[in-house]
Amino acid sequence: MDVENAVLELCSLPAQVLWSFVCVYRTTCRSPPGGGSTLLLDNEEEETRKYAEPLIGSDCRQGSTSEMADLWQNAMDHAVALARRAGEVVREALQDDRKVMTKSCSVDLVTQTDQKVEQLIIQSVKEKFPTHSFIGEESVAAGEACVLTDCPTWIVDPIDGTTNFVHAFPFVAVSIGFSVNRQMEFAVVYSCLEDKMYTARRGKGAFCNGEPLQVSGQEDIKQSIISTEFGSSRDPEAVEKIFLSLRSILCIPVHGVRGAGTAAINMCHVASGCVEAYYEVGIHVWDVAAGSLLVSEAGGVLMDVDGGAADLMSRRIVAANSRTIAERLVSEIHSFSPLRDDATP
Ligand SMILES: O=P([O-])([O-])O[C@@H]1[C@H](O)[C@H](O)[C@@H](O)[C@H](O)[C@H]1O
Ligand SMILES: [Mg+2]
Repeated sequence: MDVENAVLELCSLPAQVLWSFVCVYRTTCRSPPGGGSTLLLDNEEEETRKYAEPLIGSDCRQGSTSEMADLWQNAMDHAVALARRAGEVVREALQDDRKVMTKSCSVDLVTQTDQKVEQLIIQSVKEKFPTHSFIGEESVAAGEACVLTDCPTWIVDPIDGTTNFVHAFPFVAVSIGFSVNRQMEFAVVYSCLEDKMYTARRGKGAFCNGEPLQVSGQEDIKQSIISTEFGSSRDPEAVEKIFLSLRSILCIPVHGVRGAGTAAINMCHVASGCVEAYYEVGIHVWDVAAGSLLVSEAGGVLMDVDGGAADLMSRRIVAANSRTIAERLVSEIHSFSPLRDDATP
């Protein structure tokens, strides 16, 4: 049994026993075999220092059960390095012609770069964390199951904002969420063209390029900016609901409605405080997994578009600075229910 799965099963042991385990884990897993760097990407050590330091609290050497959570720091450091490498691939690809293919419909786009970046991420994670599971946008498009279990799971959108990427519209993100026991543990969203690295760790806050993020304190929706997207469904009933919602929200009236063309960056905007809330029906788990942790760690709330608990597999999300704004928004949304991501085929 690998060490991380063992840890999950050892949760009931006393803290001192766990602490000994953590020490063994750190010695065996932080250094690649032979002290070499084959499992590290270029600059990974540097990335580790830059982004991990603000995220590791001063209590991380207490040997308590909270120490367990730091076992995932190694995975998070790798995610940051991978996202940066993926961003380079995206930027290079923007210099060339991009061959565009379609998936579920003529406006659901994919390119070879989406596929290449997803492979790069998944292969590297498999090499370093062979027991971990994956949900990747392009792997699911190729027929893999989209099931979230209790296992440590990497939820990857290699290019969030593929339509933007195709048109060189300058908001494109690599989104990596990591969940354990179906709870988001860390999040990395790299806005490649802005060179902004958004990171969050459960219980340790959200950051952009190492600077702490905080949602907006605005509680009056009439003084707010709301972001949303039209998505890629052109089903007449869905389009009708999308426009009814937009009309109601615009006429509250709000200060403005925006949309970056990527769910992940829209959620980073909520976490950063420049947008009060984002909502969408039709997104997928890989679009919002990482963003959801960034929003909650920046002090925001997540909700279903009908006001219930957020469910990352439901393809519906409200991410807001506060419960007040989220509930006000919910009262204006004309909801509908696309087929869930984890629906059995
Ligand atoms: O296809 P993709 O570019 O990864 O992701 C899409 C983007 O996040 C878009 O903003 C949102 O409206 C869609 O619902 C997503 O599917
Ligand atoms: Mg996406």
